[in-house]
Amino acid sequence: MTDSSPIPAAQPAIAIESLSKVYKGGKQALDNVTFNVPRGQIFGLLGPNGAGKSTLINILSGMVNKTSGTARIWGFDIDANPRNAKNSIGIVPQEIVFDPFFTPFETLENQAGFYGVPKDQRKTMELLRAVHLEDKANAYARTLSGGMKRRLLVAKAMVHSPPILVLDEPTAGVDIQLRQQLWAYVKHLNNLGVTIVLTTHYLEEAEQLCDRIAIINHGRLITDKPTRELVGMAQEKVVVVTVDRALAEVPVAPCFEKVELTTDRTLTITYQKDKANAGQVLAAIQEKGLQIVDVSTRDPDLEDVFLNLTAAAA
Ligand SMILES: Nc1ncnc2c1ncn2[C@@H]1O[C@H](COP(=O)(O)OP(=O)(O)OP(=O)(O)O)[C@@H](O)[C@H]1O
Repeated sequence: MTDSSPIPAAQPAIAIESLSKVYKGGKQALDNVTFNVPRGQIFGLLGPNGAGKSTLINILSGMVNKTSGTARIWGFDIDANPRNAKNSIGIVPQEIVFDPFFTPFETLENQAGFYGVPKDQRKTMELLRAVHLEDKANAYARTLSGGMKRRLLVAKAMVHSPPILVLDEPTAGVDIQLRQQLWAYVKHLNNLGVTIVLTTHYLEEAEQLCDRIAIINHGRLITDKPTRELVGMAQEKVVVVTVDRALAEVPVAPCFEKVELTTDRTLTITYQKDKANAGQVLAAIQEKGLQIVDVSTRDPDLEDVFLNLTAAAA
């Protein structure tokens, strides 16, 4: 699979340049978007509802025509070489669509036939085992649970052994245990060399899974960085302080960015980590004659960065 690569290892798995999409009726869903998905990574494509993520994925899968710009998948231009581009990518769509009268086994066999995978090279049972659906191989698709259907979609996207797997909101509505199973399989594929692109609303998941994250908002790319660097951009830290008496009013100090009275004795204080530290915040409270009885801090996470960046670009 990944060995049949037509491109040198240093080249990106997906290269998107100046990609724009204006739908009939005038809605601009993508506006001059440029980024690369490095080979071998787990890449997160994030953005609020309506940001343009599905539009981008649908352009890659050939379901939506772009208005302008270029996209190359595994080195193949989607206009000049659409067949090879399509064969290089497996897409797990957001919507669950199956013929309810086919069994999981038949669903995968049909898909393999669609991609022209010779019978002796098919790995239907191996894929069903990998997504924990071996015992459902001959059940009708309509009898599968939502989580099982999602896992079947992942297997279906892998029948032609593409070097790139794209998952569009794969865990929406899937319970936590199944989500973990799904991610374990995705990580396994990534360890085998498959490049993964995923969109998700679960920022915690993206933070844990992705090597790199791009955020789009209103059709524009607002950031594209290694996950660690992105999380490091968060400037705000939070200290939650419980004091010894009920507070009638919210105390203020120059080092507090924001203060909330969460209960009558608990303050949630936000400060900028480049301008103050937790010691200064606590000292400012004590200077007001308050005794501190409990303290906890929270490190900024991807959600803080995401909210800041998307709010700034709104
Ligand atoms: N076929 C279409 N015709 C017209 N407008 C569309 C069409 N499909 C999507 N849009 C609009 O384009 C914008 C981007 O939609 P898109 O589905 O790509 O966003 P998204 O980031 O995937 O959102 P979500 O997370 O809700 O799926 C939205 O404003 C949407 O209403």
